[in-house]
Formats: sequence, structure tokens, C-alpha cells
Amino acid sequence: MDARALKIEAARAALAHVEDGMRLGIGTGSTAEEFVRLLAARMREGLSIIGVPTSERTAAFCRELGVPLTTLEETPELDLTVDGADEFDPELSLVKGGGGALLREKIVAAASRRMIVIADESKAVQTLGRFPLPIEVNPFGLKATELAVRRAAEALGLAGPVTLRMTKDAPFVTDGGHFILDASFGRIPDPRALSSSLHSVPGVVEHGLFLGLAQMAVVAGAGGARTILAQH
Ligand SMILES: O=C[C@H](O)[C@H](O)[C@H](O)COP(=O)(O)O
Repeated sequence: MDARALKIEAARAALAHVEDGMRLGIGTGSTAEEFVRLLAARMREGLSIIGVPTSERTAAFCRELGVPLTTLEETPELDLTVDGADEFDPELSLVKGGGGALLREKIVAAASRRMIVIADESKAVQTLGRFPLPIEVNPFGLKATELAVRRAAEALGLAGPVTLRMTKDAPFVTDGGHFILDASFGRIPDPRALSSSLHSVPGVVEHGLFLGLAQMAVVAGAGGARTILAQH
């Protein structure tokens, strides 16, 4: 199976958990887009849901395919969020934000009763940190915030390049108007400690560690899709 087929497989398995009338958080990224395609097809057969998109990109894609959308202002409580991840560990702690949507993704996941992660086996790790951790920061005071992030990480024994995410020749700007620092710490043995440490840095808007948010992952590999349930 090629990479796209695996994403479709995971998305299809997650779609089985979507019920008529659900208020859905709809993730961002290439795997989430496969979910939107399948969701739209199921809706053409009669399924009725309302979705809250986790990014402008997902919103545009949903509109293109006719998936009805609402906002957290109108619908502040959701039944289920289905989203991709950049990596996940055996406890279903995640790193997200490779596509820059981590802030809205986290707000939407936190507003949902359940979160299902859809991924292929390449995203599975024993310890988070192989994928550089995206940290969303306010553009004001960028250098000072970057320095404080490095110091916060160093206090936990973490080090490595922290780089400003760029598009061609300008900083990448998130849907919220912020920048992203990608922190290559290599290994994050205590994600909870890093999470609270990063949250204490003024200028850090959010980070891509999703802890205790996902209840389930459907992970597609050569032998089909397997389900992982979180213990929390
Ligand atoms: O900001 C982007 C999101 O966190 C994505 O869910 C994540 O990057 C995974 O994307 P993909 O399914 O394209 O690998």
C-alpha cells in the first residue's frame, strides 16, 4: 500500500465512529483531508453532521466538498474530533502542528468529548521528539521568546536547534497571525514537564504537544488498520 492508501485506510476506519447528527471537529493535513473526502461521500448517501474546521485550509476544503460548517461560537461543544498527527507514542501523546494548525486543532480537540487520531505506522514512536516540536509564538519579541524557550528546554535537559519556520523568504504565519518555532529536541522523555514549562514562557501562544486529548488512534499499516486506545 502506498502512503496515500494508508491514510485513506485510517480515515475509513475513523469514519465508522461517526454517527448521524454528530457535531464534528475536523482536523488539518493530508490524512484529515482523506477523512473529509470520505465524509463528504458518506454525506451524499444521507449522513448528516455539522463540522468545525481546525484551519482555514480545512474550511476551504470542506466548503469545496459541501461539508456543512459551524463555529465554536455557535457550537462550543463537539461530540468527536478526527485529526491527523505528526507522531504519537504508546500513550497517545501526540506531536502536532507540522501544517501549522496546532492552536485551532488543540482548541477544537479540547472542546470535543472524544478525539480520534488517524495516522499511518510511520507516525508511531516510543518517545516523542523525533518530529521537531512546533511552538506557536507571538511575533512580538520573537528573539526574546526564542531565548526563553531554549532556556526552559535546557532546564529540563533538552537541547537542539530551534528554528523559525519560513515559507519562501518570509516567516510562516498561522491562521491566528502568529509565527512557529520548530524545536528539534530529539527526544522528549517528559512531555508533561515540557508542556507546562513552555506554557510559562510569555510569548508562547501554544505548542504541539497534545497530552491526554486523544482517546483512540486508528493506525494504518501494511496489514490493515489497528486501533489503539489511550489508558487515560
Ligand atoms: O498542523 C497540522 C496538523 O497537526 C496535522 O494533523 C499534522 O501535521 C499531520 O498531517 P499529515 O496528515 O499531513 O501528516
